[in-house]
Amino acid sequence: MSDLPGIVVTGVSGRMGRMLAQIVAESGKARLVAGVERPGHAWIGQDIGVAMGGAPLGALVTDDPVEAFARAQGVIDFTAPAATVEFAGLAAQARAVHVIGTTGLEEADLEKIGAAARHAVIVRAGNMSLGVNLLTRLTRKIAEALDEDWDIEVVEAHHRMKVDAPSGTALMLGEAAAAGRGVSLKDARVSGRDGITGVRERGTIGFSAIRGGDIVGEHDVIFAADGERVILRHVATDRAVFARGALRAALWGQGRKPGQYDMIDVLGL
Ligand SMILES: NC(=O)c1ccc[n+]([C@@H]2O[C@H](COP(=O)([O-])OP(=O)(O)OC[C@H]3O[C@@H](n4cnc5c(N)ncnc54)[C@H](O)[C@@H]3O)[C@@H](O)[C@H]2O)c1
Ligand SMILES: O=C(O)C1=N[C@H](C(=O)O)CCC1
Repeated sequence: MSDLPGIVVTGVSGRMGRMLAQIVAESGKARLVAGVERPGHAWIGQDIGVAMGGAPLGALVTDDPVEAFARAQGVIDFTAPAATVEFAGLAAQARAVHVIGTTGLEEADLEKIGAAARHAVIVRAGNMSLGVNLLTRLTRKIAEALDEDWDIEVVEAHHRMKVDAPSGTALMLGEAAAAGRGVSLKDARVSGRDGITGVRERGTIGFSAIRGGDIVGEHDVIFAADGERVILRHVATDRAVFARGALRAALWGQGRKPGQYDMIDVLGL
């Protein structure tokens, strides 16, 4: 067996899970140890590659995260909030680096993840791509430079199967804008206007979500003033950008002090 870090991909049959399994297996930097799926899932017991309709990858799909995590140094998790909270505790027990891409996490979920991070390394980001994390930096810088004469709106578009809104990325961008402006996003946030909304309240940060087709992920941060606009845009056309970022995070986390990190830490931005 090689001494490359062993990685478990949770939610391995999902859109991101499949992409992650392929990228980890082909990386030459890590070993694909197992894929985790829900009990009763049709893929349980199969080789991951075969289940995906391709060549064997030499790692099986299991519904036993405890056993799988015990054989791994990293867990890459793009699933759903309840699963991610459970996996955070289990990954911490196994002292495996837990990379969390799952979005739609509530405050209570984040508290539990924070507790797990006292014992192990957790890297969490609503978007793992280099481009979006760079955009986050730029958003903060521009928001620092502009006053409230500039209205800030975040517009995002995703595929029809996405279940949460605003997207994790939109919230990251909104947090960056709020930090640049020196306000709390909780106070400034306005989502999904409809009906007689009244005029726009000065200083708010607006969010709009589009859902349709197979859109991978598109985000605009609009700074709109009288007579001019600045628009920052990121367009993802391939989920590989998220998967490559997640693998990079799992490798970066090896040997680090327990705690919560994000992709800005990983990428050194
Ligand atoms: N941070 C990022 O860069 C990034 C990028 C893409 C997607 N995402 C997020 O990742 C998550 C997944 O996205 P997706 O498009 O792959 O969704 P998906 O629905 O295609 O896949 C989710 C998978 O998780 C599995 N799952 C759910 N609960 C489980 C459990 N308890 N045990 C084992 N497996 C379980 C499901 O069976 C499914 O296979 C979403 O929250 C999405 O917003 C984040
Ligand atoms: O496909 C998704 O779901 C995505 N989720 C992340 C988000 O919520 O921002 C990243 C982009 C794709």
